[in-house]
Amino acid sequence: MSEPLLKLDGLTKAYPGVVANADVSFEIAKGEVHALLGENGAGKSTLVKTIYGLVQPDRGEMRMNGAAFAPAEPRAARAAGVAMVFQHFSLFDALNVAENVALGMENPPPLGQLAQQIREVSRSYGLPLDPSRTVGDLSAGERQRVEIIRCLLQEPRLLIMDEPTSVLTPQEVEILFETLRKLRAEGVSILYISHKLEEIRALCDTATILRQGRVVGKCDPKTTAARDMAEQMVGATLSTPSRSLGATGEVVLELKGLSAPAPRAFGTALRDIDLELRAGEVLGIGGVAGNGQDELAMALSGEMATAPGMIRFKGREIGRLGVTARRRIGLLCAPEERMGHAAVPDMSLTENAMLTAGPREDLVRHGFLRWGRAKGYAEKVIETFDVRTPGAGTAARALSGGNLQKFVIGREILQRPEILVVNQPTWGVDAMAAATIRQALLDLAERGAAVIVISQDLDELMEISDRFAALNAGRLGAPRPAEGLGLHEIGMMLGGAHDMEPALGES
Ligand SMILES: Nc1ncnc2c1ncn2[C@@H]1O[C@H](COP(=O)(O)OP(=O)(O)OP(=O)(O)O)[C@@H](O)[C@H]1O
Repeated sequence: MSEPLLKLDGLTKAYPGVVANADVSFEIAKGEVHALLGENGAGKSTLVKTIYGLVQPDRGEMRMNGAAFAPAEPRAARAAGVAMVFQHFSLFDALNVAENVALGMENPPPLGQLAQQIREVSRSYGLPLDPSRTVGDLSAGERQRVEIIRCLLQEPRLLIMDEPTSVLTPQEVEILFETLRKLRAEGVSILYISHKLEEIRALCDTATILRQGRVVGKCDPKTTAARDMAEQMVGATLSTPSRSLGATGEVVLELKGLSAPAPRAFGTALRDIDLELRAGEVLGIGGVAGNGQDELAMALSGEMATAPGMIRFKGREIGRLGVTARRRIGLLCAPEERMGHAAVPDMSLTENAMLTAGPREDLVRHGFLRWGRAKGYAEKVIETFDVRTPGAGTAARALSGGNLQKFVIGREILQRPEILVVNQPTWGVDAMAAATIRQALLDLAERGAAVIVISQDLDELMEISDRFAALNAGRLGAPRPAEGLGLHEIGMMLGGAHDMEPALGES
């Protein structure tokens, strides 16, 4: 066997109250796509940050091509041939593609020359991208290509990708996979983190499974069933969400001609949205990212005011009602971006509980904050949603992505909303926790709440929605019953073929 590209030996990293990586050892061969699997908080991000020089291990060592490798910072990791595409892109909207790529390079060539190099890489790796386009106008998939091309210009030997497909359409996933296969054929190794096990099976050559910071298994994803992998990750058996279809009740939310200009540069305007939502129903809203999902959520949450007559809650006009007032009457929202929008990173979970649960959980009385109650509420969310953290006093930023997501969604669900709007509710959440969140949303609807689930994940939407509608360029198509909806029809709806809906037949 040839020498591995990267050998990890006994890597250990502890944070206060938790050992994120415990004696992790495995090898990444040259030219292989190696999956790193594990439930939320298993230690995947900590491990790849160690390889990329962002985290220093307490113990253990790494060898790259046989030589000692201990990057003290990302620059050193990059110099050794490691590149990383993060889950959250760090791009400037107002600059063009070439300018953004230049900003991330140690020694960028003149812009004209760089644009030419971008065109070449873009062509040879099948990643369509025009270097002169403004980044703010790009789709999430195109933004990711900017990051990937920036990495490829470094000619990496190891490319690390952290959940790269969560923002991509199925077509974009295919394009990305073709590129990754081409890189593999050229001998580049890829370390790939994802919770989407079917994608891992389609792409990866081998997988290392982490549980509570330790390596608990290895497998060949091509010959291992997704369910088996998921069960190895959690060390338990999984259940699929179930629901009894209840009759839906009165109309609780009515949107009439809801229109609003884009709230920010490069945002999407909402255009003439009509909708009736009934108590007890789950409405799934799909669409390619950037088609008005955030704006619709903001119009509903009250972060964006709308003209009179466009939004009614149980018959009452609420277009000008602010966030807190809407929360008080039972209209709750959990936005997509957990760090910074749904939760304040430097605040503890107790403080974060105070931020949104104040009005409904009686956490503020006569102007005084009731910290004991807030802590109790945060602990209830932690326990009910199995949020892995040392305690409610922990800062939000110290939680793994998936665990913070469980906290953010749980915090809203336990407030017994009348209407709950969630945007990407299981983003970055492992299979077991995703099933728990979906089940909790279904239970909420069964108890009579109306739930709007905005998501990029069509499987998720089909699994839990009563009706499905698509957002396209700020317009919402007419909702259709989710049951029996075929992929072709969904594709048409996502593409904005609104006037074709009658032709597809109403059921
Ligand atoms: N900066 C930090 N301070 C304190 N604890 C941390 C820090 N970073 C990570 N942790 C803890 O280390 C553990 C491993 O987290 P890590 O982010 O590596 O998990 P993960 O497998 O990437 O999870 P996810 O799939 O949810 O992103 C978690 O318990 C997390 O709370």
